[in-house]
Amino acid sequence: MKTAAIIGGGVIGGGWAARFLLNGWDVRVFDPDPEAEAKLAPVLAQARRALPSLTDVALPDEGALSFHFDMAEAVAGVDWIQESVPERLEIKHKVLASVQAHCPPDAIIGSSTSGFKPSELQEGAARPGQIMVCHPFNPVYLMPLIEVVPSPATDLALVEKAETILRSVGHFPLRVRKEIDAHIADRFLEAVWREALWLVKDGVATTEEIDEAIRMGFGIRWAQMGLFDTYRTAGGEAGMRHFMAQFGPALQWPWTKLMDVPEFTDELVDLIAGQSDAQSGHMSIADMLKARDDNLVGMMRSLKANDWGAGAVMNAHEASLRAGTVLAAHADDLDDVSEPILTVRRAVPLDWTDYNGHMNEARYLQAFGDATDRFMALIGCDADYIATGGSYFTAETHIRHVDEVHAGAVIEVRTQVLAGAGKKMHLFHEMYEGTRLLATGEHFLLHVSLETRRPSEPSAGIVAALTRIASAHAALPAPDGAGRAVGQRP
Ligand SMILES: NC(=O)C1=CN([C@@H]2O[C@H](COP(=O)(O)OP(=O)(O)OC[C@H]3O[C@@H](n4cnc5c(N)ncnc54)[C@H](O)[C@@H]3O)[C@@H](O)[C@H]2O)C=CC1
Ligand SMILES: C[N+](C)(C)CC(=O)CC(=O)[O-]
Repeated sequence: MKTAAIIGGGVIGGGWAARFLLNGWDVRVFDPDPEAEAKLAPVLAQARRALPSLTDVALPDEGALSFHFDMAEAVAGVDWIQESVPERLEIKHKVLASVQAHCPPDAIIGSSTSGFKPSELQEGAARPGQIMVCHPFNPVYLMPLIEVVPSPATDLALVEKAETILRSVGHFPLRVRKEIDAHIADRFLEAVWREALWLVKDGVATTEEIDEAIRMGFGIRWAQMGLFDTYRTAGGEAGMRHFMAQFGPALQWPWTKLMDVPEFTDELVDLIAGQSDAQSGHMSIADMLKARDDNLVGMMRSLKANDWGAGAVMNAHEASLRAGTVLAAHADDLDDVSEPILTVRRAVPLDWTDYNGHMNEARYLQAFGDATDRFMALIGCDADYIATGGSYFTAETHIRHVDEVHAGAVIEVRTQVLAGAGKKMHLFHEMYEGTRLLATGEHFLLHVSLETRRPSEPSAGIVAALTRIASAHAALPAPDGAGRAVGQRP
C-alpha cells in the first residue's frame, strides 16, 4: 500500500487526493482550513462518479483517507508529497521547509505550481534534490497531463520514479526539458487569456462569443491533434511547409496583442465577471462541474476507442490494471470451477447511463456480451482460436432487469454453464453490485465455422474445458429466472 500526503486540499489538492485514493493509495490531507474535509467531499463524489468511467476494468479498491493538522503526522513515512497551497512563493517556501523537516528523504515532493520554476521552489530547501514541479490540470482526477519539471538540482532518479508512479495512477507525465516560468501549457493558456481579455475590453467580442469560438472550433480539434499536427493537416498534401508558406507572413501582421498586456483594473474585472455572469449565471457551479465531467468522459472515451492521444494513455492504464485483475485468463488457471465464474468486474461509466439516471438497458447486454466473450476465452475460444476459423454465435438471449445501478458503481458478472456439449453452449450470467443482484442474462450459443457460417464442432481443447465446467456446474441448483420468457409468471 502506498501513501500520498496532499498539502493544501483546495481545488487542485482535492483533485490529487481523489486521483491517488481511487487508484488504491492511502491519502493524508494536510490543510489548516477547518472546512478542509467538507471542501473535499463534493470533489470526491464527482471523482467517484467520473474517474472509474475512463477504464473498462475496475480500479483497485479505494485507499484510506485521513485529515491532519500536524505536518509531522501527515508526511511521516509517505511515498509522495504533493504541495498544492496558494500560488505565493513565500507560502510555498514555508510549507516545503516544514514538509522536509518531517518527511522521508527519499519521498517525492511534487509542487502543483502553475508558474514557479523548480529552482525558485528549491531556494533555501534542506534537500533541493527532492523537489520538482508536477503541474496538473483541472480536474486532476480526469486530466492525464502532469508537467514534470526538474531543475538542474533535482535528483533525476527521483524524477523517473515520479513518472512511473504518475503512469501507474493513469496520468501522462510530460517532462519539461528546461525550466521556464509557467512551464509549457500555462504559457499557451496565458497567451489565449491575454488575447481574450483584449477582445472583451476592446468590445470586439463578449465572453460568451469567445467561448463559442473555442468550443465550436479549435477547442475540439486541439483535444485530439494538438497544434502542430492540426496545422500540418491544414497544409493539405504538402503539409506543414505549405501551411507555413501561407500563414508565415501573418507573423508580421497585427494578428496579436500578446506583449501588450491590458491593465488589470476593477473596471476590467467588472466587465469580464459581469459578462461571465450573464453567460452562465443561470447554472450553478456544481451543475457546470457535472456537465464538464460528463463531457470530458464522453470525449475521452471516444479517444480511447480510437486508441488516440489521451485515449491511448487510458488504454495503457487499463492494460496495467488488467494485469493485476482477479479475472482468470484460462479455465486451466482455475483450481475450482464448482461455483459460477467471475467474467466481468468493472465500473459503470458515465456514458452508460441515460435520461432515467441509471444504466441504460443496452449496456446490460453489453456487459453480458463482454461476460460471454470472457467465458469463451476461458474455455479456449480466444482471439488466436477465432483466427483459425472457429467461434461462437449467440442464437438467443433473455435479460431480466432486477434492480437499477448508477454511474461509478462496480459491477461483477458471474457465469454459470447450464449446458455445454458438442456445438451447444447455454450460459446464465448474474450481474451484481456487491451482493445486490442487478440483472440476469441467459444466452444460447452455437459453435460455428467462420468460413461456412454454419454450426460446427469446437476443438478438442474447447470441448474439454467446457465439459469440465459444465459437469461441475451441473451440481448447482438451477438459477432463479432460468428458462423464463416475457409474460410468464415466476
Ligand atoms: N486552480 C487551478 O486551475 C490550478 C491551480 N494550480 C496550482 O495549484 C496550487 C493550488 O491552487 P488551488 O487548488 O486552485 O487553490 P485553492 O485556493 O483552491 O486551494 C489552496 C488550499 O491551500 C490551503 N492552504 C493555505 N495555506 C496552507 C498552508 N500553509 N498549508 C497547507 N494548506 C494551505 C487552503 O486552505 C486551500 O484549501 C497553486 O499553486 C496553483 O497555481 C495548478 C493547476 C490548475
Ligand atoms: C489558470 N491556471 C494557471 C491556474 C491554469 C493551470 O495551471 C492549469 C489548468 O488546469 O488550466
